[in-house]
Amino acid sequence: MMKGIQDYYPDHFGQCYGCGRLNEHGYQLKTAWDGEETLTRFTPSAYHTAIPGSVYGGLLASLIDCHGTGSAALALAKEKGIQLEGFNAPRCVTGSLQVSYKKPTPIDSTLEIRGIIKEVKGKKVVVEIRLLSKGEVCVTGEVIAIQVPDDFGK
Ligand SMILES: CCCCCCCCCCCCCCCC(=O)SCCNC(=O)CCNC(=O)[C@H](O)C(C)(C)COP(=O)(O)OP(=O)(O)OC[C@H]1O[C@@H](n2cnc3c(N)ncnc32)[C@H](O)[C@@H]1OP(=O)(O)O
Repeated sequence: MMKGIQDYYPDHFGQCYGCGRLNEHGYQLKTAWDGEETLTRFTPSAYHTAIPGSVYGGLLASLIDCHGTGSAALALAKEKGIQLEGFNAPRCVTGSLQVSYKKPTPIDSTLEIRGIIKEVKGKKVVVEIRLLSKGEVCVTGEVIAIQVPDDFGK
């Protein structure tokens, strides 16, 4: 499995259902650069369905959510010249999440979720997302992610 920004969050930020490396019941998404874009992959199971043959929309929204915050963390690290090592990644939470379902998402294929960084302004990052199945864009979205301090949630 590829290494993602999520591998550089400390343990107390590692429990996220979508991307926490320590949540054994979660998706454990890994978000990494793929050229100028960010990329993660997720393989749905048959039980992730809503319409027969298609992936449940709420799951798709959560994939966009977590890939968005991970992408924002990557963008902030790049902006600030942070070399990722140990547990030094910037961490972001979702301020807003917008999702648009363009067509049913085939369930029998690994999904590709791609992010484009639209804006980095202080602690705010805007990420545009495309979710593809079998090479076709099925869902688009936008995440506004906000950087939080180390003691956030404590
Ligand atoms: C121990 C547990 C830890 C848990 C955390 C760990 C975090 C790392 C681990 C990975 C985890 C992954 C996470 C997955 C995705 C979730 O599921 S995260 C969970 C869902 N999200 C939340 O619960 C967030 C709740 N909201 C908040 O805590 C606060 O409102 C926020 C979002 C941190 C922002 O508060 P703030 O720092 O006071 O922001 P503020 O200075 O007012 O605004 C800064 C900028 O952001 C913009 N902004 C602020 N809020 C919003 C908003 N809601 N919508 C749009 N723009 C906004 C402002 O307009 C401003 O923009 P500019 O004027 O500079 O252009």
